Amino acid sequence: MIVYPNSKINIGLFITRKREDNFHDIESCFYPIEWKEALEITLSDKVGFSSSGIDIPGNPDNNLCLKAYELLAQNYDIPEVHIHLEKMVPIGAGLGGGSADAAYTLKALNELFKLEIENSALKKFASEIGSDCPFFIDNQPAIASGTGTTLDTFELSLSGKWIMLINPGLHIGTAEAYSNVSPKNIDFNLKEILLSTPIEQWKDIIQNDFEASVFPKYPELQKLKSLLYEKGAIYASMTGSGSTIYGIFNKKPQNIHLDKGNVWTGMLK
Ligand SMILES: C[C@@](CO)(OP(=O)(O)O)[C@H](O)COP(=O)(O)OP(=O)(O)OC[C@H]1O[C@@H](n2ccc(N)nc2=O)[C@H](O)[C@@H]1O
Ligand SMILES: Nc1ncnc2c1ncn2[C@@H]1O[C@H](COP(=O)(O)OP(=O)(O)O)[C@@H](O)[C@H]1O
Repeated sequence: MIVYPNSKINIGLFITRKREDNFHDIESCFYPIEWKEALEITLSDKVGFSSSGIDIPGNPDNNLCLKAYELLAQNYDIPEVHIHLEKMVPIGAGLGGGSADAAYTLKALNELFKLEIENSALKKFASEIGSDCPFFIDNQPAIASGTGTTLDTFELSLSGKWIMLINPGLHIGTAEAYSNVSPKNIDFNLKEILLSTPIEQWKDIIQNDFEASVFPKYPELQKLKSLLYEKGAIYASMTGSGSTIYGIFNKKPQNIHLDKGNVWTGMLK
């Protein structure tokens, strides 16, 4: 079976509290995008993982796809498989690529072995793998709260708008990024603002709290955000803990050439 894990952007990311367990409470809109990779699961005589495309740092035995397999194997009697990932989405980029791989592994195994696990239970398994992971089970625009695993799916349609993502090739670790922010409570409702405010006004209201600590350390990221506005973006932001910067456009933006890194342009659905 072949599946195509996509990625996400965060539209607004407010870090509201440091918790006793050292994680942080957030309020953010997760929106799926079509920057995808390919994941193949085949029956095998032993459990294994391989990958091609972008190099994944660390030991392949610790890949999130295997973590997802092992979690299901502890709870269901499933055969052994080999998982091959063609890695296309940048890593440590704020796009949730690894989380999507794990969530799609759970969904594919559920389908392949007719386990009939409901999405609510799949999301519980996913939350044991990572905070971004449950979102990719339903893969619908949602307001994420708590540590990012409480999801309120809602009808935000940016369909027909264009998006350009610039990944400058910097790997920003999520844990380190969280350790550099000062949490601040918010006194507004992100969902209401997104639904009631024209997107052209979002830039004055909707921010990503990681930018305040990440931009001073990597000034080139602030420059990329300004560049997207110069090219006609109606809203631009860093996604997640970085380092990818995106712009949303009313029409197809002109391509940007970078000496280093990746640019991806597509339509929002
Ligand atoms: C920042 C966000 C925003 O969507 O995404 P990315 O930038 O990674 O894509 C997420 O909160 C990242 O989720 P994810 O990448 O799954 O993180 P996890 O593996 O669960 O956690 C990695 C580490 O980040 C910190 N962490 C994560 C989530 C959270 N709500 N509070 C935290 O403090 C913890 O130190 C944790 O050990
Ligand atoms: N399938 C995978 N794809 C990407 N990264 C993975 C995968 N499995 C494990 N990892 C590890 O997860 C880390 C990337 O996680 P993170 O910084 O949260 O990235 P992202 O911004 O894509 O969510 C890397 O250190 C990488 O070694």
